[in-house]
Amino acid sequence: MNIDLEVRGLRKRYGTFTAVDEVSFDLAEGGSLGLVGESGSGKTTTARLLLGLERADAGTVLVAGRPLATLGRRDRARLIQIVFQDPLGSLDPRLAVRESLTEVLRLHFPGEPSAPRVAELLDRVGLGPREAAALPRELSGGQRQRVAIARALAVRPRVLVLDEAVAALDVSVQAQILGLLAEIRAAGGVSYLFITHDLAVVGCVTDHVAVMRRGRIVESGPTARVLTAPEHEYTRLLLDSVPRHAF
Ligand SMILES: Nc1ncnc2c1ncn2[C@@H]1O[C@H](COP(=O)(O)OP(=O)(O)OP(=O)(O)O)[C@@H](O)[C@H]1O
Repeated sequence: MNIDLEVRGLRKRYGTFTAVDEVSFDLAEGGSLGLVGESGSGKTTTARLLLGLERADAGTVLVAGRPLATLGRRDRARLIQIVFQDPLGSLDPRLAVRESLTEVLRLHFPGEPSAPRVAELLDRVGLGPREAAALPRELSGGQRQRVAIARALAVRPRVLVLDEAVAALDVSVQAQILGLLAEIRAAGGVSYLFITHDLAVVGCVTDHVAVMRRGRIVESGPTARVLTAPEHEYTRLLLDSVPRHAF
């Protein structure tokens, strides 16, 4: 089995506080791994370390076998991309959706015509010409998240990190976006690291899960096993805090 993302012994301290402590996990090629835990458990810090937005104090990260620490910004971006909870923060407010996608494609694939790929990307995330011409603020939250996903996929990354990517959406829109992400993964070529506090989301869209508490992974395994027969007390507590029917 090939590994898209291999994380070993990742550590990050802020002063004397250890936000991420000896975190290790594998994300299989084309797989979907959930990283769950309550607020403050270190999930976002882990994502920021993976994306190179923060510097780790220790540990290694390999994407498709390549050590991220040795790669420049552009090469890194070609391998791993992130979608945040609020896409308004990551989309240029002055650029219409079509321009926003064109900009990424020109940067990463300068010699290739961008128009056909923009059309293909919009189609892939279920958006049409009306949305293509719109500014981010003219779109709904779900539509904006579709744009953020299209933008991340534009570079054909191996790994897509979704940091609470559906948390701000209402439940029906959440289900649509999760369905879209499942379709995209089924089409092949990309794996997901799903960062969420929501175990129902994990149950829907991941095949493995790692549970974080106070910067450490306390339990990991196949999602079905962890959700139905948790071994760690903290996982049981997390499960007890959501309605059973949620997954
Ligand atoms: N730049 C920073 N300086 C100091 N402490 C930080 C910094 N960034 C994060 N922390 C601390 O690290 C811990 C982990 O934060 P992190 O954002 O990774 O948690 P999280 O699990 O993603 O929580 P949430 O779901 O609320 O975002 C928190 O206690 C936080 O206060």
